[in-house]
Amino acid sequence: MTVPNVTFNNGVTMPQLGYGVWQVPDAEAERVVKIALETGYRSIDTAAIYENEEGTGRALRASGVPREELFVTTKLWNSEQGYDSTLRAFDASLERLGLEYVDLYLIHWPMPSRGLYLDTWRAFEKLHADGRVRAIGVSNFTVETLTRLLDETEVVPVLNQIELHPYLQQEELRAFHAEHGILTEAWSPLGQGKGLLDDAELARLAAGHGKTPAQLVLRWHLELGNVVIPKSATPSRIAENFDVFDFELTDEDKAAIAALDKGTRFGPDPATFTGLG
Ligand SMILES: NC(=O)C1=CN([C@@H]2O[C@H](COP(=O)(O)OP(=O)(O)OC[C@H]3O[C@@H](n4cnc5c(N)ncnc54)[C@H](OP(=O)(O)O)[C@@H]3O)[C@@H](O)[C@H]2O)C=CC1
Repeated sequence: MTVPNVTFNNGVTMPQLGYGVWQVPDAEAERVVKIALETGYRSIDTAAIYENEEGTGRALRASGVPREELFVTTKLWNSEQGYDSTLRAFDASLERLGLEYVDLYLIHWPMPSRGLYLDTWRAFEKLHADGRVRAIGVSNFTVETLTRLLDETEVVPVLNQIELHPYLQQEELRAFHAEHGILTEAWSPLGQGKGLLDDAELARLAAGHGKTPAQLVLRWHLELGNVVIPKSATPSRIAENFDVFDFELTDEDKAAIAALDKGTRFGPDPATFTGLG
């Protein structure tokens, strides 16, 4: 199965479906990333704060998959924001991953109250100009923080990784991204697996395709144009989440899923989150 690519505003491409490793302990990361790579995933989403860059990197290096066929995302943690500290934190991430470059580097949270994200972004621009990252982007930015970034810095982020699933459809932010050539990447695309995947309406729609609610939700993301990075540490689910390219949503499915938007967040709200952890 070939996963379709999306193309960034700088011409770099990324698989639209990838694999996220939040909450996977470092000791387990090597095993699950290996399974994901064997399943066919080529895009892996980690972060400094996940404390599993080392295990992830070991799996990537041992896989035998040529580096240019892999797409590796990592993120700068909040406590490292600022120009010099960003450059140091990037070096540390690269060393833990054991890689020569990262495909996509993201500011994990804007932390507007700290007022550092513009300086941080200028360090990202330097890393990009120096060829140490192929693309730079952001995560958890709002229309307000993105507007300031666009107004006051040079490079337009290639994407914004935000919480997005049928209970939090993010219409306004998605429209803003589209207007500015920024792709939308969905974190917690399955709503962290709990309440969302038990939704009776999603179960009904999924059954109509002989698919699971998780597969239906992933298909919905892909058809909307979102980049999507579901996490699972369960081999059968890693495979299930990859098996989403043999069916299409009907107009009825799309209307029914649109009606599920309740503004429910499973993670923190970027407008108020101040975690330095
Ligand atoms: N930028 C940011 O601030 C954030 C980024 N992220 C990124 O997004 C990725 C995905 O988000 P995440 O929060 O992990 O949540 P997801 O929406 O991907 O859901 C993961 C949960 O769903 C379960 N699950 C996965 N597949 C299935 C399935 N087919 N059927 C039933 N249950 C399933 C998993 O269980 P199990 O593992 O037991 O199989 C796990 O508990 C993260 O790993 C991370 O890379 C996440 C949060 C914040």
